[in-house]
Amino acid sequence: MPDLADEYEALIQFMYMAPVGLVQASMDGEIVMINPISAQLLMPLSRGGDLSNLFAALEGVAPQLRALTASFAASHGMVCDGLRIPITAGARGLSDAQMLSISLLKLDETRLMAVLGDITQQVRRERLLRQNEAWLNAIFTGVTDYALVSLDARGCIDDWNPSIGRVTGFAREAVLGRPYSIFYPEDATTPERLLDRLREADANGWSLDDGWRLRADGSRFWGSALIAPLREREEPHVPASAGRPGDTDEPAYCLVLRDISDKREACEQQRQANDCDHLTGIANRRSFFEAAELELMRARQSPRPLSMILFDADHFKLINDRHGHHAGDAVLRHLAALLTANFRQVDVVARVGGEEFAVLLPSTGLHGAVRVANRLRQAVEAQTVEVDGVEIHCTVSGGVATMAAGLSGLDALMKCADQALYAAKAAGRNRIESAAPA
Ligand SMILES: Nc1nc2c(ncn2[C@@H]2O[C@H](COP(=O)(O)OP(=O)(O)OP(=O)(O)O)[C@@H](O)[C@H]2O)c(=O)[nH]1
Repeated sequence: MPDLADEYEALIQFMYMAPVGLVQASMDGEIVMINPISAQLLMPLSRGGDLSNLFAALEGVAPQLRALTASFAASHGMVCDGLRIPITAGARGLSDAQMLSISLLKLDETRLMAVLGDITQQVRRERLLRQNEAWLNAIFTGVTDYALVSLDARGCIDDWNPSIGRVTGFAREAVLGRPYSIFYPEDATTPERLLDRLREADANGWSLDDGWRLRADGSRFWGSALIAPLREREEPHVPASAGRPGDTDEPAYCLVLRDISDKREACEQQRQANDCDHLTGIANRRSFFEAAELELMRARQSPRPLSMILFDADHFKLINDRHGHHAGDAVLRHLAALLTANFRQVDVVARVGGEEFAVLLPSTGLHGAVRVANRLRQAVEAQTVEVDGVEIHCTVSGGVATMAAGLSGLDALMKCADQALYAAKAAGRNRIESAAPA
């Protein structure tokens, strides 16, 4: 067993080496033991370099310590814990003052232990953090046309701020925990599309889209939605269905929702000029293929069905011949309007040829696509178009194909849909045929 002298030596050694200031004193502050760090901290404070009494050394900066100790009635315990003492005035006041922390422990009726530390840097860091927080808070609550929302790894709303109420009219209880798609009209996004945007934000640093957004009262506004991953995450999240690695309730993304209704007209004009068919106003062949390539890439990255329907007006040459080209144009516009009304906003509807239309249906399998293709076919059949007082009746045929492992890409998918369309025409028109899955 080590004798008392050894233990005492070990204690002295510990005090000497400890990375904090340690002082042992009597109840009236007379210093019994002091380690080098304490001496370093206290020396500049004591008058004339006298380090015989702890309270006397700290008299100028913490005169309350003596009374605090004297009034501590318990036989032992913490007299003060982490008391912060500014020990220099600081050129700019407290913001750059040197700061000492002191804890006083009453060991028994006769002995005190003081733990001292220089916490100047820690205090500066804390102040900086608080400043940043205040600054972010000011942005968070001060901006008027932005709604800032933090999202978890699955795209569910993790935090609410009043700006959401201002821009969308939603209340806190209505948004917390809900996917951010609540700000989108029902058919303007899908659960897969919601995750696609998070994935794109992870890959590119941000993901931006403009389009119709939804207010709490059901009204729509034209908005932009920017999603950016939060930088402090240790690893990129793997936003996916529940249970995948990376899924946490921690904020993972920031969504900035903006009402840009006033800019819509200019944006729309540009978009129409670049991406839309001049006759019908729906997407043109080029923008269809662009959008389709993007959908195909998304479907490959996170496997999900992707279908295409090709529609072709039946005996359209006859309509032109009987009623004139301008009547044919009116029928094409009518078909485009029916297509837009019958498909979801996430579906890509385009005029890809003279009297040929294509629809790409993300997250939709063959059966679903055949069903909606028939719905459109029936809608066309049920209506007539009036041109110069003449009711023109028109029907369409459709070919449906679904992306499958055997298909190499978009061209192959389109070829399958085209073959099915040909079969529909051959089988008598005004019908939908589908290509057998590869
Ligand atoms: N009015 C109008 N007609 C167009 C336009 N583009 C193509 N067409 C016409 O669409 C007709 C297509 O004729 P066909 O390819 O023979 O096909 P169809 O008469 O519809 O017969 P099926 O497809 O076999 O049912 C042609 O007469 C084209 O001139 C357009 O922009 N406006």
